[in-house]
Amino acid sequence: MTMQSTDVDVVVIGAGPAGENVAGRVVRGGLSCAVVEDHLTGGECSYYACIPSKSLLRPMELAAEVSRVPGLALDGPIDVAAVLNSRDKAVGYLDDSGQAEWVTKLPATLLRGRGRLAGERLVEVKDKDGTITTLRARHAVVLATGSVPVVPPIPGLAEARPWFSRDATSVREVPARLVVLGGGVVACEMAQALHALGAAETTLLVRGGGLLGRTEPFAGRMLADSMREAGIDVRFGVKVTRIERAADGGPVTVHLEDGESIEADELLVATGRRPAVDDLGLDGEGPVQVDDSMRVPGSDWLYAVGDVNGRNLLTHMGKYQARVCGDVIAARAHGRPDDATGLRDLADGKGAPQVVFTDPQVCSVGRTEQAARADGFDVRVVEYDMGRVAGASLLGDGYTGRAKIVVDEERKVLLGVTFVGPAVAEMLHAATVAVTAEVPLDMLWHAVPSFPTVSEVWLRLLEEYGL
Ligand SMILES: Cc1cc2nc3c(=O)[nH]c(=O)nc-3n(C[C@H](O)[C@H](O)[C@H](O)COP(=O)(O)OP(=O)(O)OC[C@H]3O[C@@H](n4cnc5c(N)ncnc54)[C@H](O)[C@@H]3O)c2cc1C
Ligand SMILES: NC(=O)c1ccc[n+]([C@@H]2O[C@H](COP(=O)([O-])OP(=O)(O)OC[C@H]3O[C@@H](n4cnc5c(N)ncnc54)[C@H](O)[C@@H]3O)[C@@H](O)[C@H]2O)c1
Repeated sequence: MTMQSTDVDVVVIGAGPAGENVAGRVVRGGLSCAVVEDHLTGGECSYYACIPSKSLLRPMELAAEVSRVPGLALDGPIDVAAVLNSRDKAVGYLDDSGQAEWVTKLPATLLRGRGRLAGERLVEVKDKDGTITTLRARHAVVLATGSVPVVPPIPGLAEARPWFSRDATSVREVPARLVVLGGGVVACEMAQALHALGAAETTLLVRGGGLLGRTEPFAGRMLADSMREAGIDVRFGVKVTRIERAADGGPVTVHLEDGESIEADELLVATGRRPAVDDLGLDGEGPVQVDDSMRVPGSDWLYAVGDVNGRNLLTHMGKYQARVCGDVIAARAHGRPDDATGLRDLADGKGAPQVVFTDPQVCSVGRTEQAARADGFDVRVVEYDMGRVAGASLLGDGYTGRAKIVVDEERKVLLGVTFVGPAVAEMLHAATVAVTAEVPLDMLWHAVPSFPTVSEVWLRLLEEYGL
């Protein structure tokens, strides 16, 4: 085991979307940077999460759209092999050389191996041969190690060799019978994708009373209706007591508290994610707490961005935090003021924008009504049936969608917006601008949506509000 030691301005542990973006910003800020990655440069998002899941969902989405347009019909079922090939292409066949080259061309140093904190400003990197390199950071160490799936303590689960999200997004053979545990984003997206690709018997087991717990309740209800209509067995208030699978393979049996059991070919566990802090040299297992400059309180050198800080487990929010973090590290390193607006995370606390790529799509930004009331705002809400908008009716027969705004009555600005419906994802950014920039409603009134687009729902919402 040889030991080498290198000095560098900034060390980033983890080359997912968050870590890569910190590297990009600190180098742009005139600092040297080393990035440590022990698997694939590009992280979970590029190879196992956002990209493959959206690639698997796109055919289902388009098939649903086509079925709503009179005169159009799909010429046969979805070609599953072609979809899986296209997914493989989307993840670059798990070859990260392109992203690795992006890092090295910044220029930054890419070190392959497992990083851990070994002291103040010190990072030890152990490569696959056991060689240890010690990196000494002059200015900062940034943790960007992401998250890993939560494994619920259900008897027999580990022995039953369940699927987690990586298994679902990397699927090679779609199981005919699938049980999905969880009612969050991964469970809903992957249940719909795999059902459309051939998991004819798909059962979604949800312990609570609704789907997508952090969004407006009507969104989860509409999604559950759509899933059931497509033939997915959605069950609420379910407790799994035990799982069984023979050691030599065969079907998995999921036993429920009410005495029923369900047999399936695979069980997908999608019960949330926890920060990837195992063996990172930190005390504690929870998210790494940071201030709004992404720095760990009490330290002047340790930062954390992306899933590992638990703020919002979304790629775009991790990348945003990375931009703040990289820029603030550069400002501090050069002795420049570090309190400019761009050097603070002003977005996470307001409620991150999120698109759930199901059918219907669920798009939200800011606070839900419940969260806004809990935060003490004087709230008024308006809802609108998007099927009544001329642009929506032109998208296909029986367009079903719903929009909701949450208004801060004191300041007359939007606190939250939710759109649920087919093809609403691209409408979300207008809502993000309105919520983030706190555009007064009487100015929003002058943002005229084009006719005949679904965006006219903005006009209808404001009319319903009373403008
Ligand atoms: C199925 C699924 C679908 C998703 N879809 C979306 C979506 O559509 N849109 C969206 O915004 N978000 C989505 N997400 C969430 C998104 O994937 C994460 O928010 C995002 O990947 C977080 O980025 P990150 O850089 O913080 O961490 P990661 O992407 O997890 O990257 C962390 C990197 O650190 C490396 N690493 C960890 N520990 C060490 C160590 N000790 N030493 C060296 N390297 C280490 C890992 O190998 C990894 O490459 C999805 C998640 C899942 C599970
Ligand atoms: N399109 C997107 O933006 C997208 C897609 C996928 C994932 N993600 C991100 O990834 C993160 C992880 O997604 P996720 O779906 O795993 O987590 P989640 O937090 O969204 O949902 C977890 C679900 O599991 C349930 N659950 C938790 N423990 C359980 C237990 N012991 N038994 C039964 N059910 C249990 C919860 O009630 C909840 O329904 C999310 O925070 C999300 O932001 C985003």
